[in-house]
Amino acid sequence: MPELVLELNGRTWTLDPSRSYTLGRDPQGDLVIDDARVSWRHATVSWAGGGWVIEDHGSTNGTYAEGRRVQRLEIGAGSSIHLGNATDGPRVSLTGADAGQGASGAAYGGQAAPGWAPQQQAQAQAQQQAQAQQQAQAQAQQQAQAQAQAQQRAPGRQQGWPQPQQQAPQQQAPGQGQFPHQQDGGSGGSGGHAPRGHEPSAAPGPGGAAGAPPVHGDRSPTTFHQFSLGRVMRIGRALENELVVSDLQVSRHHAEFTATPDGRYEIHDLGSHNGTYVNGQPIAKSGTVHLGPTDIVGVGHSTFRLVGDRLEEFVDTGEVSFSARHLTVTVDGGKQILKDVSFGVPEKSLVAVIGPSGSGKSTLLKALTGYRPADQGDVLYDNRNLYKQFAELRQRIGLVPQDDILHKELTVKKALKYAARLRFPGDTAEAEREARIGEVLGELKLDIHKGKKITSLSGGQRKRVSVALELLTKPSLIFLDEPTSGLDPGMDRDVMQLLRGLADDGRTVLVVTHSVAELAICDKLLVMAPGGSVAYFGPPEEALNFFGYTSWADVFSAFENYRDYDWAGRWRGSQHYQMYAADIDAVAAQSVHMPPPQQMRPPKAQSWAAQLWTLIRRYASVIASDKGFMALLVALPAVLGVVSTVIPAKFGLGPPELPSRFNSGAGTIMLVLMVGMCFTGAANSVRELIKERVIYERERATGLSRSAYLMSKVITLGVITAIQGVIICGIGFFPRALPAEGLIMPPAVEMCLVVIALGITSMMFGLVISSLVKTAEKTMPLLVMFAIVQVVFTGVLFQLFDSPGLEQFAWLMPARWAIAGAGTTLDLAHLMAPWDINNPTSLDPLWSHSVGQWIMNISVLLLMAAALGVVVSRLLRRHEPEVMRK
Ligand SMILES: Nc1ncnc2c1ncn2[C@@H]1O[C@H](COP(=O)(O)OP(=O)(O)OP(=O)(O)O)[C@@H](O)[C@H]1O
Repeated sequence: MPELVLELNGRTWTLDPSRSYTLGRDPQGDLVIDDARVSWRHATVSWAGGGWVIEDHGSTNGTYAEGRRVQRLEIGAGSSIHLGNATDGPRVSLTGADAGQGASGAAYGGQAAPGWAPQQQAQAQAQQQAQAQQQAQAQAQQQAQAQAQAQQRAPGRQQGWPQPQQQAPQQQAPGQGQFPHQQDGGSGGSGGHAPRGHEPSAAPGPGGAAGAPPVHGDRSPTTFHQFSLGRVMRIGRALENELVVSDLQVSRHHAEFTATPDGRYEIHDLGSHNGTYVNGQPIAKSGTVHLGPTDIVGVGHSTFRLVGDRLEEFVDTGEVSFSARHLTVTVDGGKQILKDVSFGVPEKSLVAVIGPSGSGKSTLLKALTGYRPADQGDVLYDNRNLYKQFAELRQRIGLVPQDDILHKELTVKKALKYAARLRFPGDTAEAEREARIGEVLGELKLDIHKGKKITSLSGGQRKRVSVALELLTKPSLIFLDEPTSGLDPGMDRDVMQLLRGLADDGRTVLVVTHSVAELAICDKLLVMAPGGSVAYFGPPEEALNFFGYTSWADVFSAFENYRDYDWAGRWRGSQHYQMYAADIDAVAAQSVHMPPPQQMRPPKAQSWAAQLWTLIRRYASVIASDKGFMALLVALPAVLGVVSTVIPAKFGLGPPELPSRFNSGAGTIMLVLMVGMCFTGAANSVRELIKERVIYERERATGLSRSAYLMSKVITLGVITAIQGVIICGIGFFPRALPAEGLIMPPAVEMCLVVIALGITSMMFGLVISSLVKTAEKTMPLLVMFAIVQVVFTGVLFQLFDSPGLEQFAWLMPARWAIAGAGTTLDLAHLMAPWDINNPTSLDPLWSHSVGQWIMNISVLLLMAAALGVVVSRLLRRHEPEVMRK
């Protein structure tokens, strides 16, 4: 067997073909590389039967051979690999007399076939594009210069720079309207000031004027795979596949490419968890689609394209450009809350979005992430239309909402563990998920905190954990909504530096923020004006000068004081616009035609049952981690049970003994127990949905099933409520005499079942409240109202039957049916004195001592619970991203 000698940092290893070697920062790995650019488990070197192969494990910063990023590459004596950076990343050199035959040449597809036409074409195209881009930039500069000259010639131009407190912003372009503060006339006052001392940088930043991204198809493929007729090539995560994709988003056996004997190609999905996509559209689970020469197949982070009889693989390593064109959002009533927003950034960019309250920052974020797609315009992800290819591309987007998306009661590690379970395909092994969690914890420097409860972390660290969660699935685009709100300046800087690092590591990061202290760390700044339009887009260091103020407070005051001013017009007439946005704006606005909803939804990475099981376990962990809350869950029914025992009732719940003819105390005891159960059941659930609304919204967007989520609540809370029912009944019934016999079962069991059914119905009502309210504070008054209303309509305090209107209204009250359920067992109609002493046979029909009535009473309770479940499910829709609402 051939051996390979590997050299790294002056040390050598003789590799044994019978095993594989892991390279990375993980101290448990075989070759430990202590360099921050190297991922935890970066790559593996192994003998693949015909030669040695290095395989990248989806590392953040990549594995490079001869300056190119590679995913999987045959290596041999003389090969040299860089990790983490193409030029100065740690270098792995290989030597060895018997090294694999397939070394060097063939490995670098394009180089092995230098005359290969498609790649030449691609390169030529890329060159043409670059030339076109240069021309566009030159034009923009000429325009800018012409404009500056025009401004200098403009009449009434003053040299003086206005005092920020007194002046409204300068008009930069001639021919634009008057300044907002000039309504009283005097055009010679201050109109038409040319900006001073803030000439935009002559050349736009990387990526061109509008951050024009390279066309996805012009990237060099990561690998090539040769096809022969009649061959089937299986793609998947498992090593036995012909085409191994080391990506946890990919199933072990994901899909198959087939070259049919008649020369056609097709892709067949193998029931993958995260789906197989052709041109961004999901193909049916286990479905087959014929492939044309222009079709692009998406599997996890990889895309494949057929060129002749070769299959080119492109791995999305995160370095993607991103742009928005003419985004416009119109709400009911025709009002535009986002107006024609265009901007673009190249790969590895950090973009900040600021603006006064109500300027549409959140609306923009929703439009960019597809949570609430714009009504007009495009969002381009590496030149692919996000809205059209949403189902596939949404998996590459990470969103960190303002509120934490983790259960704070859990430890960092546990919270990430459950998140990974929900987000990764059902066939990922625990060890694979653990490895990815370890990688992310290491990257965000959270290793030392992994055993701590999230509640015990500082605000900045908590935000890191939320970011870590989103990084699990390796998104290329990360959006953050006010990540530094509520943080002190030091933490603000920490978080912004973290985002800078994420962008530098090869992601595009867009952050909406209220904090202006750390804007300089960003590559680009987007300033939104009141009304939802762009007031500025460009380098942050030029922004204040652009507005003509010395502080952001002044700029925001100007926004406030001159709300009706044409900020968008001012921006469009500026040199900065020409430099940084005109190119993107030049393309006409498009109406958004979203694919049908079923093609937009993310696939469920896990089966419904697996999601349900994970959610139940997570919920149980959250409850178990709060000992005080658990004690309260037991104490509440116990106290209510004990309270019921102090009610004086000579005959308990049993029949009276002569000379007494009635036992009215039984009704009072049942009233207290039932209302206690109502309160307990509803209290269990009333905060449950509101407190994790943000988590739900985010998880739903990543494929969580609404019914699995709701069922996890119903089952967990249902079990808790049932136990509480047993406690309340056990304590309440213990000291009381009971009837000798029940209708079907022992009377205590019969009544306890009714109490539990009432508890579950009340719990469902609590969930309705929880899904209805906007803030957790509103739940308490509604809970109290619910319990008091139940007291009134039990039928124990006054006569409800034969009272038209009142009787029917009481049918809606769970406590009415619950008292009736226990009443049938106790024969409460005869136990309590008749309401009308002159008409003693007029008894409550729901209390009639019969098996049929007992079954009906408990059935109505359970039907009510089911109906409330449907209501909760409908209400939950309101808190979901628009595309998820069925
Ligand atoms: N569905 C809607 N229907 C009508 N108006 C809406 C809707 N959603 C948002 N708006 C309005 O659009 C404007 C922009 O809202 P948005 O939440 O995007 O602003 P923002 O800049 O994020 O504000 P803040 O900084 O306060 O979060 C606001 O005036 C808001 O009232």
